[in-house]
Amino acid sequence: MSTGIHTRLGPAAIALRGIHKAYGKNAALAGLELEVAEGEFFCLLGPSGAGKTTTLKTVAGLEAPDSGTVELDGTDMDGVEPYDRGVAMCFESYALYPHRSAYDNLASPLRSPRHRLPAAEARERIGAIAELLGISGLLDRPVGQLSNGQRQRIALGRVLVRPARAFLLDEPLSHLDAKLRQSMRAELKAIGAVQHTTTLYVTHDSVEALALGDRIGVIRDGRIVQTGTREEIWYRPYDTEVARAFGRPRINLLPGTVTDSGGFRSADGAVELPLGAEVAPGTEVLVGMRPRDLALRGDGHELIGSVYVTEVLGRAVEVTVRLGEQYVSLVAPRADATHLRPDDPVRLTVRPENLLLFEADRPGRPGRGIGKSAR
Ligand SMILES: Nc1ncnc2c1ncn2[C@@H]1O[C@H](COP(=O)(O)OP(=O)(O)OP(=O)(O)O)[C@@H](O)[C@H]1O
Repeated sequence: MSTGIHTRLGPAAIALRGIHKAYGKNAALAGLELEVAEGEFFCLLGPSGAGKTTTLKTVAGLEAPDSGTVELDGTDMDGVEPYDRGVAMCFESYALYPHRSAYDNLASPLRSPRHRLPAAEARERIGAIAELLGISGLLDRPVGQLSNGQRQRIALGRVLVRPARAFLLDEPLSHLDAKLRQSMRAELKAIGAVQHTTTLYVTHDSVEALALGDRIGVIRDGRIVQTGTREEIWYRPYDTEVARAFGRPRINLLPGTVTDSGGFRSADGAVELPLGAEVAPGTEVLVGMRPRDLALRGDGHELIGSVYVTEVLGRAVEVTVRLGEQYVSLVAPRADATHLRPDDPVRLTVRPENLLLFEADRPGRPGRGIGKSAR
């Protein structure tokens, strides 16, 4: 990987090496390795219980790892108290002072001896952050009277208001309604402090991770499964589980085998495709096709099937197509799909470079990507 953002000369802003952390017999982190570059916005994505919050707490010093090291700017943080680490963390369950005004809550970090600012400067910073987070009109209100979404923005503002070596944000937009969440995503990256400060951002929402992350780390069972830019994660997912985690409708995965001539044949024989990768004949595989990479017209490999159902998604239509015993979904422009009715024959196309190939899934082990060099 060599895009500008992570070519760096100095040490990583945040580095976690071989972190193990168990609660009783339950391993929350199992050899976690993670590096976040200076100034980078890094999204940690994973399902509930994957170890995301534990990772942030470990960086902040609120949890001590059983083994492994945490380094900030190249310095080992072993024995360094949370307050002395210089990171600012925003929890999903935010701790605000309910009886004090939103302004007071935002101002409290600026009153600590280390971050004390002259009153006028503090007011200016708070005003600017409040404006960007859309909470300017709430500053006089006691926090206890605000909605969950408003409180969450105050909690986020409280983290962003003071200079920090890194921001650690734990699902900071989770309590906002869908529309506000979408606009806040854009706002968040426009905030100067965020642009200039290394940010480790936890989410279970893949759309959020793709929208925000300079890089994304996919975490599962206390380990990082894959780290990469959004393009790397999207076009070269490590395994079928990563592929399934990104994109709605979900990626289509057709089971089949590699033929003697090196092509793909689906289990029921209804779909045949040439393959770019060299895989031994007889190997059981899954071919992945993203719904937006399948088209009702255009160039590419052909797949012949019949319409099962269509569903309008705003300006696009999701079409589910039966290919032999399998079903695949595709997202097509409305103009291409409005005439389609159930059982109509259809011809689909997929461009060869958009086909993904995986080993077959096995119990407890999602199929790994094959032939990643194809793109
Ligand atoms: N204080 C604790 N005591 C006991 N078990 C814990 C504690 N904190 C976390 N765990 C366990 O460690 C595992 C990882 O938890 P963690 O909160 O880091 O996951 P997460 O990815 O942040 O999930 P979520 O999105 O639900 O917050 C889970 O199995 C969780 O139950």
